[in-house]
This record gives sequence, C-alpha cells and structure tokens, in this order.
Amino acid sequence: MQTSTRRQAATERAAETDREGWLRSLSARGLFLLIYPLLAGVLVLVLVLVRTWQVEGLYRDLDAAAVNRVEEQERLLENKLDYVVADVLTLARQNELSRYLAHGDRASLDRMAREYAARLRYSGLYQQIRLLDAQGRERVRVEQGGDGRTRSLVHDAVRSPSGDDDIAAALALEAEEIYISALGLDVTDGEVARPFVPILRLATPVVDAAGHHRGLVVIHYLAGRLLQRLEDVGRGDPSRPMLVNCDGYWLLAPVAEMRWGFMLEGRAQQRMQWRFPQVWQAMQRAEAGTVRTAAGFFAFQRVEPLRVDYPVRSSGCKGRAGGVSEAVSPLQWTMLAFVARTHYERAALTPTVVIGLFGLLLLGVLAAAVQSMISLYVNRRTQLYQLERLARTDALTGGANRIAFEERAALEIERAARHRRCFALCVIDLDGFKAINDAQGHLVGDEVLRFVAGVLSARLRSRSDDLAGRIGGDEFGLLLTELPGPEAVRAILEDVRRAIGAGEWDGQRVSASIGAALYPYDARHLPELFKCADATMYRAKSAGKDRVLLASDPEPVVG
Ligand SMILES: Nc1nc2c(ncn2[C@@H]2O[C@H](COP(=O)(O)OP(=O)(O)OP(=O)(O)O)[C@@H](O)[C@H]2O)c(=O)[nH]1
Repeated sequence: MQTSTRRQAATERAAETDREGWLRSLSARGLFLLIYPLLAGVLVLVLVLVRTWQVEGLYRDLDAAAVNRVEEQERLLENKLDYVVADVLTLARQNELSRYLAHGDRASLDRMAREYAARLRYSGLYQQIRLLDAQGRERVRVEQGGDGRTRSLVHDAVRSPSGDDDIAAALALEAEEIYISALGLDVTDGEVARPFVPILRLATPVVDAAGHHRGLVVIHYLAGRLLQRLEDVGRGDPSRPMLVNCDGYWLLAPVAEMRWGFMLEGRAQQRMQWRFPQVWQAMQRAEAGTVRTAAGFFAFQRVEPLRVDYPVRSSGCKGRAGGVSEAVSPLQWTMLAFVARTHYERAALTPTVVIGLFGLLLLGVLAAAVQSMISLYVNRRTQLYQLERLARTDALTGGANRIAFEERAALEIERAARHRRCFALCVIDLDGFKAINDAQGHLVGDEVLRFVAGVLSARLRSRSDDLAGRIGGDEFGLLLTELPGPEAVRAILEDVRRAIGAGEWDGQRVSASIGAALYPYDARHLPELFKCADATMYRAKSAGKDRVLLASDPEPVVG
C-alpha cells in the first residue's frame, strides 16, 4: 500500500518535471530536426508558389503573343488580298477593254494584252491574267513562263470554253462581284506543278456601257509570297503560323508535309480534325479562341477576307454540301498561331533552375541560421538552467538551500492535501557549532556543516521522496513523507541526532536540537508549519539541547 503511494508520488513528480523541462531535455540536434524541416518546408512551399507564379506569367505571355500574332497575320492577309481585288476590278474597267467592247477591234485587244503584261511583270504578283468572253472562252492570256519571261497570247479564233468549275461559277456573278477560288496548288496537265506554286484565282465580270455581261477578267494570284509573309510575321518568336481552309486542310503549317492535304497523294489524313480534333471542335464552335492540347497552345481566328468591302463569292468548301457549283460562300479560312509545348517547357526551365538554385542557397542559409539560433538558445538555456540550479543549491554542501526546501515543502503540502497523507517538517539546529568555528576556524566549521549534510543525505538515501537542505547558517530542514505516525518520525530523527553527535573535530563535537511539526495535525499551511517546527526546535534547545521534540510532545522537563 505504502509502496504504491510512493510510486504514484514519484510518477507525479516526474510528470511535473517533464512538463517544465521537455524543451530543456531536447538536444541541439533534436531541436534542429524539429525546427529545420518545418521552416524548410515553408520555404520550399513559398519557392514552389513563386515558381508557379513566374511560370504562369511566362505562359500567359506566350499565350498573349500567340493571340497577337494571329491578329497581326489576319490584318496582313486582308491587306494583301484587298490590293489584289482592287487590281482585278481595275483591270475589268480598263480603257482599252471598254474600247474593245465598244468596237471589237484587234488593236485594242493588243494594247490590253501589253498592259496586262506590264502589270504582270512589274507587280510580280500574278502568274496569269486572262480575258474570257461571256461563254468562258479565252480571248487574251498573259502569263509568266517557266523561264521567267512574260508571254502574251491574243486569240483570233474562237476557242471552246475551258469547262473549269471556277469559271462557270464566276460567269454567274453580278457586275462588280468578285469570285475567289479556293487557295490551291497550280496544276499543269492534270499534275500538281513542282515546285509547288500556291495559286488563288480571282475573277470579276466585264460589263459593257449598256450593262451587258461581256466576259470575265481572271487573274491567278501567286499566293506563295503571301504565305511566306505570313510565316515571316512570327519569325523570331515561338509561335508558328497555320492557315487552315474550311475543310480543315493546311495551307500553311509549321511542317511542310502537313500542307495541301486535299491536293497531294498520301496527305489526305493531314487535316485539322484528325491531327488536332480538340482544336477543330473549338474552331467549329467559335470564330476565335484558344485551346491548349498535349501538343501545345493554339490561338485561332476565322478570317473572311474582303467580306466587308466587296461582294465576294468563293468556291464552297469541298467537304460541304453544295460544293463548288453553288459558289456562294464568302472566302473562309482559319488563321492559327501554334506554340509547341516544348517552348512552354523551355520557358519554365529558367525560373525552375534559378529558383531551384536560389532555393538550395536559401535552404543552406536557413540551416546555418537555425543552427546558430539553436546553439545560442541551447547555450542560454544551459546558462539559465545552471543559474536556476545555483539559486536552489547551497554552495557549501551542494544540497538544497532554503528556497528549494520551501518550494518542495509547499509542493508536499499540496500533494499531501490531495492524497490525504501526512508528512513531517523538521528543523535541525546545531548546538555548540560557534565554539568549533571560534576555536578551529571557519574552514573546520564548514567541514562540520558538510558532515551534517552528509549524515542527512545518507539517512534519506533510501527514502527518495524525502528532502534535506540547509536553511540557515547551522540550521537544516528535513521533509519526511509517507510515514505511518509520529513515532516513526521520532525514530528517524533520533537516528539523525545520534549520527550528528558522533562526529568529532579535534576533540570537539556538535549535537543537534531537532523540532518536528506534522502536517496536517500541527498546521495546514507552510508558514505556520515552519513556525511550529522552528518553535519546537527552540523548545528542544531550551530543554537542554541535543534532543528531538515533536510539536505534539508535552513540554519537556528542563535539565
Ligand atoms: N563556518 C561557517 N560558519 C557559519 C556559516 N554560516 C553561519 N556560520 C556561523 O554559525 C554560527 C551560528 O551561531 P549559533 O547558532 O549561535 O551557534 P551555536 O554555537 O550552535 O549556538 P546555539 O545555536 O545556541 O547552540 C555563527 O558563528 C555563524 O558565524 C558558514 O557557512 N560556515
């Protein structure tokens, strides 16, 4: 029963020490392992956020550049085609042509051909300029030969119509209307001419003074230069231009093998809907937009050049209902700017590496800072701990001093109150100590005091819950806990008294007058308990010294 109560008290005291000193018990290494990962984690998190923010900014810039590029390309496309359309309209109103229509003379036709040739040569924009009659039969043809020379042909004889779908569609136009063919490759003798020559054919009706349709002016615009210019717009930045017709075939693409799928064998699969279905679907839903796919980023914008300024008709899309014969849809392409995923990865690489290296540096600096802060803290803590210990230690005996003794006594009162136990607070004062001091000096006096402290700690060694301390010059305090009753207290104190009296220094001895007060019988509060023990000790002294007295003992007989 008594052992278990003692164990419980020991556990309680250990818990109190733990609560106060868990931090104290951590080593510098333990503290580092506790704090550094936390701070490093926060730092890494911040760096990751900064990197994400930076990379997102770069991505936004790349996206915005692609969107701007598309707009720029669209403007370029419209300007260039505007110019060509103005040219074809001018050709249809030429003075020589009007004269020819009025008089039908061959000389006007020759002059016209010369003018066509001059325009072809100096503009460098056209492969062919032709005049057809109302039945679609060729009257004048001026063209750029393979050798780069201009050839003019004026037909005297009536030729048969070409049977060309584009021409048939153009013949159905109203005055002032313009027909634009699909943009395709030049075909000679049923074969796609090599090297590829992208051609856009434009036609407008020729109308005489009486308002009758008299034929068509047809020009073959060399669209290769336009496509080249579109490519040049984005040169130097990561976005690559694409031009896609309404059937999803590429007219312009970063990879040459992707182009002209509707004209070249083996490239039929090179369509937007097969290669980039996600982008194609977005293009069907909206006129302009952006799509990010595994391949990269696409900005697109539908372009309908000339739609606003001119009554333009164009060949319908091959894949669409109606086809060429209806020839009513305006020219419709989609301009795209494409930024490959690798560009985004490359853009992200620099901030990743810079922030990564910077992060490593910061982690190193942080480690050093945490390390030195911890050493500073540990040093301060050790100093403080030592100071605290010193403040509670008696310098002479190395045991508890009055402060520590009173603290423990107060704690013992709380504990005893909680567990309804009793304990004894004893005051031990030496008798005849001054005489040794005076006769043999303070050093011997100190030795006596250390001897008494040794006696007390030896007596208490088997009772770990008890405490002894020097509470004054030659005055000692003793806490005896877990005792069955006053007689046990008396027995221990008698033992102590005898042991102190056994000491001898050059024939001189000291004895001890001991007074003990029992909690809760003699007093319930520390000051009163102390006072009671002190008073009892003085009673022992008054009764002749060298004796043990409990507060409850009757007044001893002096002598
Ligand atoms: N050597 C030494 N002497 C001390 C120390 N502290 C107090 N003293 C001395 O202890 C003595 C205590 O005086 P008293 O209590 O009158 O000594 P005493 O001879 O035991 O007298 P009674 O208590 O009446 O028996 C004084 O002479 C103090 O100078 C100390 O740390 N070392």
